[in-house]
Amino acid sequence: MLPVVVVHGGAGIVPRERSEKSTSGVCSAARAAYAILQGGGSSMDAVVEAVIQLEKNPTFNAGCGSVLNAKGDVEMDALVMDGKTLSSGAVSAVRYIANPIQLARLVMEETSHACLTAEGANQFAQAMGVPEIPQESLITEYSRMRWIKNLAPGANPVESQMGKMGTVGAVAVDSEGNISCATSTGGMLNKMEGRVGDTSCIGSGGYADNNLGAVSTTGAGEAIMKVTLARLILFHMERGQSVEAASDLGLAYMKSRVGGLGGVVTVDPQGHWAARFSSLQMVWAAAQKDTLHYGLYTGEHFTQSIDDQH
Ligand SMILES: NC(=O)C[C@H](N)C(=O)O
Repeated sequence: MLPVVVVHGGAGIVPRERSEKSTSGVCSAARAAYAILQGGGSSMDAVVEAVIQLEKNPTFNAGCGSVLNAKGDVEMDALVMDGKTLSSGAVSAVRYIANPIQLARLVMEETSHACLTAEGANQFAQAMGVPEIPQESLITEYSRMRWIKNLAPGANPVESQMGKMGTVGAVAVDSEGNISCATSTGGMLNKMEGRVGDTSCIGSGGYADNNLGAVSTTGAGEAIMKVTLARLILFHMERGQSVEAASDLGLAYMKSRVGGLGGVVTVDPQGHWAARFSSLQMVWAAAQKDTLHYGLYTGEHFTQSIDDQH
């Protein structure tokens, strides 16, 4: 069953014209992460590699392609967690960098803190030699178009966001049984400047514990934070539920208790995995035993050999 990696590209509704690019994006991220695991690499290296690929891909709401805040700027959140030590690192409302997930990892490895925000996160990036890039290189025509659309009187950015989310994340178990998670996002469309979402909050945007498993989440951030979705799912697994049942229980509770929709990828220490969502769609891919699994709609589950690129 080991190693295994599961990747998501956000819960919501993927517009038809973007579904192919979204699916191929998560599939190639899962392949790249799986190659690391097969080469004996760590689950942390694998999840970070998967997320870097998706941050670079303008199809997703993370890194390049991030949604814009109310002022038309990009502010990004990211989180990593190491299930062996329970160490975590996060950044929130960070600007002008290509790969917030790498900075989150540096927070975990190079500081005694769990999260750095806004200017402080950017100062840390500079100190670590992470190149600063112009904001324009993170903004796509699509994200600017959606920002403008949601500035119009009567627009409902929260509703519109439920349409197209696109946060990215990954969970993995390596051959040594070490478990990690990583999640990265541009956040919610037209959010207030300085808004920090679930993605950078340990227990909400993700959680990893070698004893229990790992979860990376996507969806309505404020709802996810209310129920600490990632840790809630692991709590159900702690009580004996399967990865699938625990994920569904967590998502159903979030929907009934606070009216939030979302999606998750989940693994347990044995390598069982699940990709579950309460939104209409969530693009996901998993790699295990040389097989690539992927899907977009509820109940959809395609498989192919990991070496088959088509
Ligand atoms: N697209 C998402 O998943 C949004 C993210 N959870 C946030 O609220 O920032």
